Amino acid sequence: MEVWSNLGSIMAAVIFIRTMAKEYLPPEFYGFLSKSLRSLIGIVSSHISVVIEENDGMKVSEVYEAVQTYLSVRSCSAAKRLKLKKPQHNKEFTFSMARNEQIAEEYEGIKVWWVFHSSERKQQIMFSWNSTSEEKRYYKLTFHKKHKHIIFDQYLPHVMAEAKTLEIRSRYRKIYTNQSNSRDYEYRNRVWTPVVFDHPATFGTLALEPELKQDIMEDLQRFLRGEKYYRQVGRAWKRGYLLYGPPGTGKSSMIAAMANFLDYDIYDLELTQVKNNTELRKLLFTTTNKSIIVIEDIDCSLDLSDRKKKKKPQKDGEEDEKPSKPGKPDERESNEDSKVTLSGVLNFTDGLWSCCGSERLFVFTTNHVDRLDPALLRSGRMDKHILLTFCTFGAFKILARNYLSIEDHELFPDIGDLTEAAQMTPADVTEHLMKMADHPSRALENLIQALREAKERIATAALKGISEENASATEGQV
Ligand SMILES: Nc1ncnc2c1ncn2[C@@H]1O[C@H](COP(=O)(O)OP(=O)(O)OP(=O)(O)O)[C@@H](O)[C@H]1O
Ligand SMILES: [Mg+2]
Repeated sequence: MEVWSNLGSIMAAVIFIRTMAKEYLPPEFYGFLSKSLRSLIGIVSSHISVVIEENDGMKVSEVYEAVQTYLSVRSCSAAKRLKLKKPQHNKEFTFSMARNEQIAEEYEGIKVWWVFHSSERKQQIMFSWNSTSEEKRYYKLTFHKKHKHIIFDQYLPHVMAEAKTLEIRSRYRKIYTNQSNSRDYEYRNRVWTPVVFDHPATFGTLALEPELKQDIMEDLQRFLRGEKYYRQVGRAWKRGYLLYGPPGTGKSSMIAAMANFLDYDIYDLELTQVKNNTELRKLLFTTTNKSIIVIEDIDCSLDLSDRKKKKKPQKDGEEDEKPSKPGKPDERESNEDSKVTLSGVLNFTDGLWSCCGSERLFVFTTNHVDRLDPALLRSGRMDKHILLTFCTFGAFKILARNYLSIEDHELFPDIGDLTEAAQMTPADVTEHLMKMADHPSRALENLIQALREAKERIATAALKGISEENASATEGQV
């Protein structure tokens, strides 16, 4: 035991000398001293160190994040200097080690040391006098050489497993967006910015025909259990859903319900903010497993005809041609710099890169399914097409239970007679129910009135349509 504590003191002394030297010595002397100390430790020590860096190429290393979570609990009792944080996506305070802080712990009688390092690196911006600084952060794990196998085969998997348990216990689910230029250092270099996802929609609150709801839930459950099956049949473990239907029929609510049901994070991809197909691929690559990748209003954010266009020959590395912009006018403007093409999105959902993670759902929504390219709709990309439509009587009963806390009422049959012909969206129905939530009878009367008016409007429009048709037919004959 004494040997360990001596070694711990030596390491602490070395860290202290290095910190002081960095503060007070000129950089060239510090570099030399640091190198010498490192090789000296290497010679006398029978220990090895493993470095776990924060950045793993394009994304934050999963191991780094796991180590951070794992040590956050231990640092609370073992470290002398701590950083206290309450991240947005966590339910509780978290602790992390301050710079150069060390924690020792024993695993199966083996002693290991963790040290947290961080250093700032200046980066010159091309063609500018300015420079940006980037922080390089890493954990260093030190242990005796003879325990190498136990550390790699047992201890590190134990760290990963424990971190996962801790994370599930402490975190809120997250929704990521690719829209923000975050000022928070933690997210500055990341392509996705997370915020807490706390949407209350569940399959219980969704107003859908019970059979459709059951079918979707079973499909999701099959997907959850499907890891072995997907591997066996040679498919990436992912599934695509297309939710289509008029505005206000519950497409976005269904995505929230799916995330709550599966306990997945959501990546809300704003396609108009993506510069080109390369960036799209990068975004895909940096999503985590167990997530839903959402593109809402896909027909508005992308030119869906580019596959049919004759392509210009391209030079190596050149992006696809710029699409013309359909969709809503405001989106056209923001899409000005975007060179994402349909083929980019097709590859995103079912190309070779789409299998770089697993347990992912792709969910696209649209109000106009007829505008989508068949290639986007085929199985393997959008495996399940779900039409969300006007409020049926079955769906109404769910809304009445949720909004008015009633299972039945004498006015229900009247509503049942009107729902189909009135073609009212669940969003409109909920508006009527919410206004009079304390008086269910009045809420239902108001709803019946609104349903009658909607039915009449539809009937009048239909009559107008027929008479216009007849008029043009007569004009044709003349
Ligand atoms: N099927 C439904 N079940 C329960 N609530 C619903 C349903 N459809 C709509 N709503 C309610 O109406 C509102 C709008 O629904 P939502 O945003 O999910 O519609 P949407 O289909 O995504 O519309 P859009 O096409 O305009 O994006 C929500 O606040 C939700 O509470
Ligand atoms: Mg929506």
